[in-house]
Amino acid sequence: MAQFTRVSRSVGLITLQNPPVNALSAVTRQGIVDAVKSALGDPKVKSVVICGQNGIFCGGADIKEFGTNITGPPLVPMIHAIEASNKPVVAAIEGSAFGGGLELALGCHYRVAHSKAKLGLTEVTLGLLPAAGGTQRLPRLIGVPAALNLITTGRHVTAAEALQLGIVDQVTDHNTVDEAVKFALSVAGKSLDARRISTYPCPRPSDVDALFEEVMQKVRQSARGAIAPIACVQAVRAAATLPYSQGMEREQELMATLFTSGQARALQYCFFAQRAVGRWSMPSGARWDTSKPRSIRKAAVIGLGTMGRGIAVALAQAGLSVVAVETQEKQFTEAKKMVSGMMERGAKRRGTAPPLDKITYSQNIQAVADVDLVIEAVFEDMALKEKVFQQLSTICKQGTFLCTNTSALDVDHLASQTRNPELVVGMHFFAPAHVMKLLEVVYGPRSSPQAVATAMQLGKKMGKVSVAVGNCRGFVGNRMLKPYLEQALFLLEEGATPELVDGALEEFGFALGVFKMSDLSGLDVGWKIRKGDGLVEPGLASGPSARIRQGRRYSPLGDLLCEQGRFGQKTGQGWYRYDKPGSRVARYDPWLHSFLEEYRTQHGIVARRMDQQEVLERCLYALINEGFRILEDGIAAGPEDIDIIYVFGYSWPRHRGGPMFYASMVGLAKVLKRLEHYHQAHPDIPYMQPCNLLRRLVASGSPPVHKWKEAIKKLRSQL
Ligand SMILES: CC/C=C/CC(=O)SCCNC(=O)CCNC(=O)[C@H](O)C(C)(C)COP(=O)(O)OP(=O)(O)OC[C@H]1O[C@@H](n2cnc3c(N)ncnc32)[C@H](O)[C@@H]1OP(=O)(O)O
Repeated sequence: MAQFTRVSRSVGLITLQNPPVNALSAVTRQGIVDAVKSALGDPKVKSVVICGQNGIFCGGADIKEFGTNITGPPLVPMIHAIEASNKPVVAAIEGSAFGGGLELALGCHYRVAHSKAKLGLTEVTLGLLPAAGGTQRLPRLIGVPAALNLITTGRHVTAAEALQLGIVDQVTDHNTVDEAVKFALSVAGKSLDARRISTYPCPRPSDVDALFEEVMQKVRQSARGAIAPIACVQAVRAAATLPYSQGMEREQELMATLFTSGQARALQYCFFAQRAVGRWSMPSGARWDTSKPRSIRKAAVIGLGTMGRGIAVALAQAGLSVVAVETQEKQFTEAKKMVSGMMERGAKRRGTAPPLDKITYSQNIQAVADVDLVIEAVFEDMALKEKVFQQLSTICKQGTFLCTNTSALDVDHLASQTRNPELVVGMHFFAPAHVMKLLEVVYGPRSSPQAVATAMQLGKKMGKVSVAVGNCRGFVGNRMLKPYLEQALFLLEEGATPELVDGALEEFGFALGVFKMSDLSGLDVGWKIRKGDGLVEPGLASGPSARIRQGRRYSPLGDLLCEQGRFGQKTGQGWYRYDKPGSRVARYDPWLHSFLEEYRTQHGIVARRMDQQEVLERCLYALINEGFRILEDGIAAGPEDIDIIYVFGYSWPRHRGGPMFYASMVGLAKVLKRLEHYHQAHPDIPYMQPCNLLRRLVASGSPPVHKWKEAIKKLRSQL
């Protein structure tokens, strides 16, 4: 709702009251319409201020209303009525003005913002465009190039940038509503002719066609198949080329297509899923709202390789005191230099001072004696990690949480090396750890709810999206990646090329296809793990057993490349050729293609033609099938956890909502049918055997994704 009061005798104050973010729900919109009517009808009111309660102006349209039968007054006429008012209306922007919230402010005649406020037309991130006049007013106010940048990215701007761009008229460090009221008093009675943005001519760039062609090309490239950014460009083009009323018609037309699209549903699902993962639970019944985290002031990082360096930077940037330990002299010296450089570059980007004094370095593990929490990031070797955990257990003060950054190893086994296994959890960061937003917090059967709550809270403090998951080989992300990588290799054996497989995945929306991604990460990483698992047999053996390991189909293709020293980008050769070691542009490699042909001949495989659909179905459905197993095993509490891990950690295209959401969009019955088909064709690939949970969900009528948690609970209780 919205409340109307009169302040300073002649200022009508309209306060949006819809906690927590004053979203423009039907009731709130009706409240605004009524309050505006009261303000304009009150002869004592000479000017008006619109603000939001609880320090936030407005979080935009109520996203929960999308996909329902929307009632109440629409936004566009409501904003037009405000703009058409003959009394000046001032928006008092505190906290956030996003989406429809900023559009509402753009309908006001003046905007006063608090210096800490953030503003943005964020609709594109929800698969929409600013359809309450935002695409038509913003370019008229700040020019086409700046508006295009804001609208196509949905980025948040600070109050200072908003002032510089001309979006707001005044920025204050004081009470925003008081300042806005003063402002409103000062403009009462003044002409509003030059204050109605919809009446401004849109500044026309000198060569409109060339500008929009260039922007469209860039946007298409970065959109990875998302349709909303393209529609945003089209809407802004309408502002630059058509009169306002026609531009508005175009804006509505484009919005109508987006509003009901699967992509908008996927992006809005991601919005809520990102928040839902914070409300974690464990199979023991422990939950986010009943587990109290401990506050962490001082943390340590053990091992300053690539991961350890990133983690140390992320901790320091979050304001913690950090003890960074590296016992190897060469790595120690190099790491100190690199960590400082990373902090300096980060600080320069943010325009702040680098928190260099937050980190102390040591070559002695005893230096961690007084920290509250340790993150171990030594080489991925169980024997080495065991030793570190045994040492930490004796060195650290009572109650110190011991965390491991392992990406796959058994967290419970590491806990068993310590005196207090309840203090041990996994904190699985993704490289580069100071940049990537995802953190898997891994609990073992003995991890205490407080340890999980503390790691989750620390993740949040570090700006991460943290997801609590159970302990198993590879946890959620890497466990699901295994069948995906395996399918890609099998496809190569059967006749595909890296270009075909990567092309299909990139068209689907991944930033990089599986082979380009492997070249970037380094092929030797997986090779070492496979060696450790006893899967690697040197040489190009022939005969049927050459492609079987531990009783199941195995492709040695990756091992054979590594034997040739082809480790990917770092050696200049992998699944592709690079101009020199370290180069990033993947080029077609004739050697690789002859190698694949030779391999197929040696193993008596007749290459067959395959299409993009088979590539996608085999890679993605194998991964999704493992996701269902993870849900069945209770390793992830719900589909949202898996989807957020894939969107934030594995570049799954957000506009497809994550693998489990995607499966629900494709239709569970179809996914099951295709898995059955591929399992019949390849009975030696266990990952293709449809998981029981998937079968049971289909048998129970394929409930929508938001009902899976409930359905899984019910299915479990029937066992
Ligand atoms: C004609 C149709 C036109 C549509 C145009 C639009 O306006 S689309 C909506 C555009 N708005 C946004 O993109 C803003 C989305 N919200 C945020 O970015 C953030 O929530 C915030 C406003 C910056 C506040 O962040 P904070 O970290 O303080 O809180 P949370 O993100 O945790 O949010 C608190 C709860 O509020 C729910 N929520 C937030 N925004 C909306 C919204 N616009 N509609 C409905 N609900 C919203 C959010 O989901 C949280 O609730 P949970 O129960 O925890 O999920």
